Amino acid sequence: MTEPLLVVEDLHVDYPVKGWRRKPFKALNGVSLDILPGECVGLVGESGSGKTTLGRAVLGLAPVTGGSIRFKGAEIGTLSRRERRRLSEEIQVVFQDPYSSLNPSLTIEQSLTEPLRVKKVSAADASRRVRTLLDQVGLPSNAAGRLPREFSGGQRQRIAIARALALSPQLIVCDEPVSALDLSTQARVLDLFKDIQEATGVAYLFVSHDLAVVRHLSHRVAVMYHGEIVEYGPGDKVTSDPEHPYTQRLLLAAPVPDPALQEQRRADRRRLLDAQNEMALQSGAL
Ligand SMILES: Nc1ncnc2c1ncn2[C@@H]1O[C@H](COP(=O)(O)OP(=O)(O)OP(=O)(O)O)[C@@H](O)[C@H]1O
Repeated sequence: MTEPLLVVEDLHVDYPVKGWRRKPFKALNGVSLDILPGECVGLVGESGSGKTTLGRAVLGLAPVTGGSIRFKGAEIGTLSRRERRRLSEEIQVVFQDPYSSLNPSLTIEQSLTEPLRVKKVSAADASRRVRTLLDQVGLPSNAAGRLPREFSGGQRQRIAIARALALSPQLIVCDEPVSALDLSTQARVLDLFKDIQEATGVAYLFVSHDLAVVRHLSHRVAVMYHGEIVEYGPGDKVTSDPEHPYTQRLLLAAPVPDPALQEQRRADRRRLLDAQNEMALQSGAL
C-alpha cells in the first residue's frame, strides 16, 4: 500500500481573541486527512470554515494547539532548522492573488531564480531551468526578461505556478488559485494544474469555495464546515452523491452551466427542502 505523503491527525488551531477573558477562537477543531503522493485533495467549504487555516497549518504558518501533521512520516512541529528548510522546498504554495504573489520590481527570470538560490545552481543552469519552467506553464521564453505588470491575471498565475515548481516540490498547497480569474481563464489554469500533476507527480491540497473547481481536479474531496471535516471521500462521489447534508446544500448552491442539469438541481433542491421541512415537522421544531 502507498504510504501517504501528508497525514493530518486531530488537528486543532486556536486564534487568540483580543479582549479580557475572551476564549481563543477554534478555527480547526480536530481535523484529520491524508494525501497520497501525486494525489489532488480538494478542500471545499464556505467562507470562514477553516480551509485557509488548514493550508497554512500544513505550511507551518498557523498556531497549532493540538494534533499532528506528518510529512513523509516526520512530524513537522519537531523538525530541526535544517529539516525545516528542506521541508520548505518540498511543500510550496500558490495563493489566490497573482497580483500580490509576485514582486513587481523583479523580472520573471529573477522571480523564478530566487527559490533556486538555496540549491546554489550555476547561472547557466538557473537560466535553463527558467526556460523549462516557462515552457511547462505555457509561456514563451521571452517572458523571462519582462516584469509582472506586463502580464494578464491568468499569465501571472502561470508565473506563480512556475515559481512554486522551481524546486520540484512534492506537495503544493493551492489556496483559491483560480478564484480571482474569469471563467475561461479559470478553466485553462485548472487544465494546467492537471497537466503539471500528470507530468511531475506533484500532490495538491487544493483549497476552493467552489465545488465545480475542485470537482474538475480532485481525486478526493474533503468538505469543511465550522472548523471540521464533515465529509471526505472520492471526488466523484462527494461532488455528485454527497452523504452529509451540508455537502448536499453546497452542491445544490453550486452554479451549473447545463440547463437540463439546472432543472434537475431545482427539483433536487425542492425535494431536499421538503424532506428537511418534513423532518422538522416530525421533530416538533415547526
Ligand atoms: N489570524 C487570525 N486571527 C484570528 N482569527 C482568524 C485568523 N485567521 C483566520 N481567522 C478566523 O478563522 C476562521 C477560519 O478562517 P479561514 O481563513 O481559515 O477560513 P476559509 O474557509 O479559508 O475562508 P475564506 O474562504 O473566506 O478564505 C474564520 O472565522 C476567520 O475569521
